[in-house]
Amino acid sequence: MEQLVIKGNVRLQGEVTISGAKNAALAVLAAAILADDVCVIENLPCVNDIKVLLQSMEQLGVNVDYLDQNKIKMDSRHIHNRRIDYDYIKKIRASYYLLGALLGKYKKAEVALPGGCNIGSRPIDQHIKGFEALGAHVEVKHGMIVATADDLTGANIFLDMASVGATINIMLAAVKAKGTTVIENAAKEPHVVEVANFLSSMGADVKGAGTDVIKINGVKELHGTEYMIIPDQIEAGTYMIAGAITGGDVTVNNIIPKHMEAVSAKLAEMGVTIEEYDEAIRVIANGPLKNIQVKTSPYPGFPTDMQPQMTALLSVTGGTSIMTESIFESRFSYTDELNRMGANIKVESNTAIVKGVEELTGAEVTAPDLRAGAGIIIAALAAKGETAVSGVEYVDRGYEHIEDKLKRLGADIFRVKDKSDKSMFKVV
Ligand SMILES: CC(=O)N[C@H]1[C@@H](OP(=O)(O)OP(=O)(O)OC[C@H]2O[C@@H](n3ccc(=O)[nH]c3=O)[C@H](O)[C@@H]2O)O[C@H](CO)[C@@H](O)[C@@H]1O
Ligand SMILES: C=C(OP(=O)(O)O)C(=O)O
Repeated sequence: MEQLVIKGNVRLQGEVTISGAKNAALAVLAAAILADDVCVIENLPCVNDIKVLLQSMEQLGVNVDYLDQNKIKMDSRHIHNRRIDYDYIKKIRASYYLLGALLGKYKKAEVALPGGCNIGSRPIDQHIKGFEALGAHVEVKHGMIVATADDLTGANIFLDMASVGATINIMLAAVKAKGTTVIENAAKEPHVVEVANFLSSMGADVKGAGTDVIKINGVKELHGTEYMIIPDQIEAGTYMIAGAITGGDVTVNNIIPKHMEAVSAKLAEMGVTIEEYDEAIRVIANGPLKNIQVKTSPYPGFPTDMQPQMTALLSVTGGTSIMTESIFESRFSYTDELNRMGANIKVESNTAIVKGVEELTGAEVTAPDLRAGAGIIIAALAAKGETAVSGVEYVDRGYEHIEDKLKRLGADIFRVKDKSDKSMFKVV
């Protein structure tokens, strides 16, 4: 078991380059199955979710050739298998995109029910509703989702909620269906737009992505393409908050500032200086910050995937702040860990009441999921003394070389390879 050991209370300063967006890349990789030729995909983040998805795609018969650690060539012309077992995908959520892609291309898919972060019940009824509307027969048996169709035909689908996963999955299943599909109450997240752009670059006819109505005219064939993944707005937001909590001066490079608006606006409201450039944001924090209220909501609202990181910052901000989670029902389990570090956070239903404390202190803590892990690391960067963070495997799902990037900003952080290395570590 690995741990990240962080000696906090160090001001972060400098520049950090943001990697490709994990959640966009996962969907794009699955979408590439639909091509009848080779696809080259660049700016893939070097994170475990991507490795796991690619390994499971190799089981299908996809040929994956790494051109470098962030660039692959994918050949999906010789897929011989339509089934993905649980062992391959129990750690990731995005495996559900293989359902839409295989169904869209072969009219048959068998994929184990997805894993992913344990942040509440995560049904996929809207995905299934969409596949059925297109004419598929879907059954869940022995932990597998089995979807089959004689033919897929375009349909009008109104989503009960603006689900990112369902919107993308229905796009994947519909892109080669006969006729026109209209998805209403579609999710508007940047990775939905990204998948639409990627599909269009393969010859698909998708309009309206980024609005709440997406229209897809089915096409017969999709060709290969070369594509560059957009930057990860959640990774960017994580480093922006790491800068803010340490009273630092951090420039986050290789980003799309528009995607950061909800995070930038909240930081500015707290009194952090935000300088926006074409492809970068500089975050400067000096002096005390103001307490605020935050509510997570679908894009362009404040992202649920930034909720733990922001709560960590609020935990050392004067006054009482309120964080309301409106997407997932149990995304506050990490607050117990922050409280072990001296925070004063009380959770009532979907709201965290965060009374800012003077300082946090290092402790042994465990990340219960990916973004919670990021929130705990942010708290540790500000805490006095050393914090040892377990559950690093969650963090590695979604952050490329996190300790190297933080080290370059001046953080005192290192990875302990196994328990015996703990002799190096002493809580002070
Ligand atoms: C791999 C990936 O991209 N994961 C992201 C994706 O997850 P994911 O695709 O799972 O999230 P959704 O947008 O689908 O979920 C939003 C809400 O809708 C509910 N729901 C969703 C589908 C469904 O069929 N039925 C249903 O009830 C969910 O339980 C949740 O309450 O979007 C979330 C919301 O931005 C992010 O936190 C995740 O990081
Ligand atoms: C919750 C996340 O991932 P997943 O949906 O794959 O669990 C995330 O990326 O923050």
